[in-house]
Amino acid sequence: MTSLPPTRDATEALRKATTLIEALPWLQEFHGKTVVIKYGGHAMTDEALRPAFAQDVAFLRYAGLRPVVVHGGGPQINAQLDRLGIESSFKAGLRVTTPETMDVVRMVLVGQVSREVVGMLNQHGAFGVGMSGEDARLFTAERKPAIVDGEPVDIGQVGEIVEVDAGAVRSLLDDGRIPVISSIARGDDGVVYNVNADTAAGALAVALQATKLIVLTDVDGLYADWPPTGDPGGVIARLTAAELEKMLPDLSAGMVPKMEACLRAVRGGVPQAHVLDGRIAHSLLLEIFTDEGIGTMVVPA
Ligand SMILES: Nc1ncnc2c1ncn2[C@@H]1O[C@H](COP(=O)(O)OP(=O)(O)O)[C@@H](O)[C@H]1O
Ligand SMILES: CC(=O)N[C@@H](CCC(=O)OP(=O)(O)O)C(=O)O
Repeated sequence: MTSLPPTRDATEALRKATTLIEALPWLQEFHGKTVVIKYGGHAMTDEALRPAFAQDVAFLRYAGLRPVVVHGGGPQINAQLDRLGIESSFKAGLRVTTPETMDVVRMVLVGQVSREVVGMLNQHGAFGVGMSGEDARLFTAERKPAIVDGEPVDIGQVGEIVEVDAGAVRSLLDDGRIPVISSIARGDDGVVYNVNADTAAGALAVALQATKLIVLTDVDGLYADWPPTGDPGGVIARLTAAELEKMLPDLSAGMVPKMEACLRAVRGGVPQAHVLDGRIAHSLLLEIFTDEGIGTMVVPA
């Protein structure tokens, strides 16, 4: 014979069921939809949070969405350059990339970070497949100077994506896989380029006509004032493409490629682009499946 659970357990069970039911309309809305997730190098530095990220992405896949991960790796590249005694600097948020630096960037992103993300995802099923932007001509890039004080400055093998052939990514998605993309691209000039991962995620979201672009980083969203003033309402919850375009010239380094990627995405037909705090466990699920949403959301108008 089993007895009824005590009232406290019943309340807890109801709370859990309510959370699941809250997800129902979102499960219906997003079933079969593509979501591009930029997993930032800073967001992945916390060991304890990495399994939660992998669980969230696997959850999306099991819930019937089509997640695509574009990973970063700035801090991991810095660590390897330090080990090798190679100096590195950034201009307008982009790494100055000599041929020697490029070798390290490619090795770390494709050979190390991608492998780790794929390995984490595959603990939950045979889903993760790594792809460099060079594979199947996913990304074609052209040399891109940094704009410093309104002037173009050469920063070496840094590329801007000029063409996306997402056919191989679509095939993987159709096969039920989770593509894990490294932001390296080849140019028609035969040169291999270092592409900022936010930029790559934005371009891919447009090519796939994703339902959402989600950028996971190490801050709780876009602050109206940076550094933050301590105002609890400092994070902008929602802004339009036009509002974001006005803010862009005043943004500081780390946020520039992220917000440019969000702008490119929504202007290119992606209905929503988000910047979320990857330091909060399960922030992806909270954003997609709860009524409140979190972080900063950019919408076309
Ligand atoms: N207006 C702003 N709002 C939020 N963060 C900002 C802002 N301006 C600059 N930042 C900085 O941008 C950083 C995120 O960019 P970055 O370090 O390149 O992260 P990632 O490795 O995730 O790409 C934040 O940690 C913060 O220091
Ligand atoms: C051109 C450029 O800056 N490329 C980046 C690529 C990695 C990246 O974007 O990583 P995060 O998302 O972790 O910053 C770099 O070399 O660091």
